[in-house]
Amino acid sequence: MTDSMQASTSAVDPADFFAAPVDPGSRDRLAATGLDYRVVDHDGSDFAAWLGVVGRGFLGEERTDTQVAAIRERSAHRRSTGVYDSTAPMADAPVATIASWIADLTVPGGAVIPSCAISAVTVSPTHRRRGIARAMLEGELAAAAAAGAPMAMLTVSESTLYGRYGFAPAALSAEWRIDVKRASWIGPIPDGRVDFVTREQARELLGTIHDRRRLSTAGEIPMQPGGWDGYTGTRPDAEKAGSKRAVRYADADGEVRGVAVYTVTENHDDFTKASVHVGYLLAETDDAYAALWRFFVELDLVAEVRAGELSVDEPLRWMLSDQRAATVTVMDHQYVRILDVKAALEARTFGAAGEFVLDVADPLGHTTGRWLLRVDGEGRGTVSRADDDAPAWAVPIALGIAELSAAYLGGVSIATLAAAGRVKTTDAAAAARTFGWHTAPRLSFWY
Ligand SMILES: CC(=O)SCCNC(=O)CCNC(=O)[C@H](O)C(C)(C)COP(=O)(O)OP(=O)(O)OC[C@H]1O[C@@H](n2cnc3c(N)ncnc32)[C@H](O)[C@@H]1OP(=O)(O)O
Repeated sequence: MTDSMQASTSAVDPADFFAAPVDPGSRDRLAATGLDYRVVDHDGSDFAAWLGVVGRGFLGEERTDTQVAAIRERSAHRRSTGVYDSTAPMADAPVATIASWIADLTVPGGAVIPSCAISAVTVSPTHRRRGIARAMLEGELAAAAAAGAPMAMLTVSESTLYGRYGFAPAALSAEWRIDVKRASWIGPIPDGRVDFVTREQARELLGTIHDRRRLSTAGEIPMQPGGWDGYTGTRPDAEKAGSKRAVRYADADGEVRGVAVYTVTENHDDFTKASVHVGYLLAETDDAYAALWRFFVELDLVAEVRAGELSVDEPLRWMLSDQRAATVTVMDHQYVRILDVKAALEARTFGAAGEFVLDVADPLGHTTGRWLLRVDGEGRGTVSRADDDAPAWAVPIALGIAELSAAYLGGVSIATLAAAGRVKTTDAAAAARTFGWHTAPRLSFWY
């Protein structure tokens, strides 16, 4: 446990998970093939080799000692695990890696649930396609379930990898390209003011405002230590830090309600057609949102504004005179995987009352079974095992845990999943009303 590890709001203690041994089932499976699956001592000499293998797995360059020291410091909350092959010439370097930690996931209604975030999954090309990744993923999920985490989550390099373990994309993300010569601003013009701030000031504002803002958007999680430094270029080893600019919005009372960081790429062929990349725009009020986006849409000498990891339902669309000035590309982004149906469903708020019998199929067995979900008029759900005397009027829904996870944050309608043949139910409209949510889920960064 380190200072950077924040206390969770729920019963799962991140420190207990951090200190937990690897799952014995996966350890034994890998041991039977001569491999050693073990947690890496974060402060020990193994960590640098582990990190080097992660970098190589994602096709990166070797890191310098300074970079390793910086990453070691900011990743102290992550449980790093490796698979070792003692017969390999570099036996102190793992042949596979995975990292995980407990983080609060915001769910519809504004509650948070402790979820096992998984990252840094790599298997060396020399050891691929012999089941090592499967053993690690099953092991992490078993360890998370044993620690009491009702959910696991990840962002992915390839969208084909994780459905087999019960994950599904539950919050999509949108990348925007705006032809700002074509779009003019028709949104509100708030009373407050936009001002430039230093990168250090922007980093502080991002941290403070995101900690409040994330609680109103399902799908968000806390930024990891050092994460905002990445956006603002304030890491000691940051490349091209000077290219980052930052502005903030303060309302008419002087309260700072938003901040944005961006970079500009000049166009040497045409000085009036620079492009701007909005690295992160964070607004906790509608006014801050409008003022900051207006700042970008109305920049002089700029032809294109780009931004990624936005919501699939941005108010910005309705603030542009010409909606076709924006090209929006939607992609899968935040994947979640329910590990505990009762804890997960009882944590969220639902869109409408109803009673359902969920017949859940789970390839790993964590959630398999029939579950009775009763949602009251306030959108609060209670879940129990559905035995044979479940009320006759309860709507049956048969689905896999990946489909339940996909619908959990309200990002896809059960009716859509039914139309896609992914869910079977007698009343897709009722299920869609109950599982729906009024705001699209969003995760605003990668982890
Ligand atoms: C959360 C994250 O960190 S996302 C990052 C994922 N990592 C990367 O993209 C780095 C580069 N890739 C790799 O390191 C490896 O190829 C990995 C981790 C993707 C796969 O590791 P392997 O040990 O080869 O996988 P393993 O043999 O356990 O295969 C597990 C299953 O995934 C499937 N699979 C493996 N790689 C891929 C792939 N690239 N695309 C689609 N399916 C795949 C296998 O067919 C197998 O399916 P099955 O068990 O249902 O029959």
